[in-house]
Amino acid sequence: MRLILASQSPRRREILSKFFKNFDVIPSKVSEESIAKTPEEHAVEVARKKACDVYSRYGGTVVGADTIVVLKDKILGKPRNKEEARKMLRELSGKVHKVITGYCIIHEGKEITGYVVTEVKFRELSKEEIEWYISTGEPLDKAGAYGIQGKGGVLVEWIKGDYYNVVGFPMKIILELKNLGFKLS
Ligand SMILES: Cc1cn([C@H]2C[C@H](O)[C@@H](COP(=O)(O)OP(=O)(O)OP(=O)(O)O)O2)c(=O)[nH]c1=O
Repeated sequence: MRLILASQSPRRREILSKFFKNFDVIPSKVSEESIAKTPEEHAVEVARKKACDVYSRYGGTVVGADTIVVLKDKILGKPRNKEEARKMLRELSGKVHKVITGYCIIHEGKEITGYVVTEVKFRELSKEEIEWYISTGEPLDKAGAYGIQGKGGVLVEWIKGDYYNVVGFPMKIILELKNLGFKLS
């Protein structure tokens, strides 16, 4: 069984490689838009689009995922520039938000979909702290404008749930692959 990770994210590749040695990485080319009604549905729908795109071109067993940050009911995706990053970090300061990763595994032509939610509480951030964090360059390719695995860890007061889910690849996906017969290395 050829396993394919449909992602350009180095974090996803790194986490998957902790558990499985033989897989290929083929990023999808889809837009991250959907007509979903809820953030959970949106994350699953975009993950499905990513997996279907790669499956239609290469077949195999394909894993797609999409991570979003949700504050109240508002989705914060990846900021397009420093100004958007600044706005997101100001909004997240002092509050609890959800990080949702939707996933889709296509195996023997069938789709397995789901999502995982982790709660994250940010400390109250000063203006200086936000400017410092933006200057690290970390925010730009990450949902919610932070990376908990990097210097962004210092912004966080606590988390509840799967840490790996915040980084973009929940352990639930590893367990689903194991259940499908992929051997953990
Ligand atoms: C909140 C948070 C997000 N992220 C990252 C995980 C994802 O890579 C990214 C969210 O964007 P995604 O659209 O989920 O993924 P991507 O564009 O990086 O890769 P692809 O679509 O090809 O799979 O944010 C962190 O690395 N750390 C964090 O703490």
